Amino acid sequence: MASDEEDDIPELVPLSFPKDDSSQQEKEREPQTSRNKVPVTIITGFLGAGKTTLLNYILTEQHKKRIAVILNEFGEGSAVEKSMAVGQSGELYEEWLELRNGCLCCSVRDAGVKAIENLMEYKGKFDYILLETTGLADPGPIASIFWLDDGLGSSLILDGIVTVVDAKYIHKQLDEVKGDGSINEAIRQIGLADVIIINKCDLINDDEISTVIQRIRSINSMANFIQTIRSKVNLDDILDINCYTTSDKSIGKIELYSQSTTDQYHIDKSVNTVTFEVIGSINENKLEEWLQELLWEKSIKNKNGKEMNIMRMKGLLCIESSPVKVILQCVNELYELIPTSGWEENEEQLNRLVFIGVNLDKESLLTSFNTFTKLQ
Ligand SMILES: Nc1nc2c(ncn2[C@@H]2O[C@H](COP(=O)(O)OP(=O)(O)OP(=O)(O)O)[C@@H](O)[C@H]2O)c(=O)[nH]1
Repeated sequence: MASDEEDDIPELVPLSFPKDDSSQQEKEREPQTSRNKVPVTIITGFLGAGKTTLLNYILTEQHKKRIAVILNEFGEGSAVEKSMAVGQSGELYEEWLELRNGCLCCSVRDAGVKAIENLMEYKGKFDYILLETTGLADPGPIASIFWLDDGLGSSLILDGIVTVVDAKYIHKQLDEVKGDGSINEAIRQIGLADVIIINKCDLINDDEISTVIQRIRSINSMANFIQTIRSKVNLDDILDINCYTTSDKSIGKIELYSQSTTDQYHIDKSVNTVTFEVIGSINENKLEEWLQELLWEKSIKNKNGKEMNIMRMKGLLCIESSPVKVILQCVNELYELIPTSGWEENEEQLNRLVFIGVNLDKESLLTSFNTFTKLQ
């Protein structure tokens, strides 16, 4: 299906897996272009935030897409996934898929894959997938499905994670302390978001909205923020945003973020965003070693000697052996390096990275990265 138009699209390099998963490590994906894949948007957000309201809004809006939906709901007694595709003319094509093995949000990866595989039997009937998680889901393992599963990975592409936030109750949700000391779901959903919809803005005043945004930005300063009532968004802001490929556009938008303005919220919170920019080029092998130490071995500690746990990382990299810019995409322990467009003639060759995770400190990340940066 190659056409002249597609010739300049870069190929994906093989995906990297943690070392202890040798069977996965051996797998290599066929080089693919993103244009022939069906994009998937994950819609997440805490209980009652407005996910279904958003979904209904999207499905009834005018757009040129035939959208298939996977809803994950805990039914009474059995978990049921409902899939439907809505045509532009409004006709509803509905198919019920009942999963024997629970729902996607329980990290039951096979059940999730099965649901999507079932849906792919209707390939051709839709050109976009929306996947709504339950309010208690961690979107990380769901996002990984599209990277880890060879079959699905070749026909689907993760477009973005959209997190809907209940503006009125978000402080309470972020404050919830988990018994086992782990990061609560509301924080994880925000940490992994590419777009954050601050919904229910009718229920709080402007000052309160600013406080909500400031607090959420202190966790994730990489995402785009949208304020809504009843989840009414401009669809161009949440669909086809291309956050997991050569999204060199979105990398370019990463602002170097100053933690000091929002430090007040880190007294009891440990998830935050760190960004830095380093001029010069890097050695690819050293980069891989660094990524593996950081993501898999977790041997790069923060200044207090604590383990740094990356949830999401993106980067624009200048690799000495590559004539073009390389985009780094990472969710939890999985990462991908994707060659993209060349450097402009007068463009400064640099590395710009953004990290969202637990116990991150800029100094430790920057120091470890700088050990293999070469100034031009
Ligand atoms: N006042 C107000 N209510 C809203 C808004 N958006 C959604 N709601 C209401 O909030 C409730 C929860 O909305 P849903 O869309 O079902 O939320 P959800 O995230 O899908 O909920 P769960 O699936 O239970 O996690 C519903 O009663 C909605 O009508 C809003 O912007 N303002």
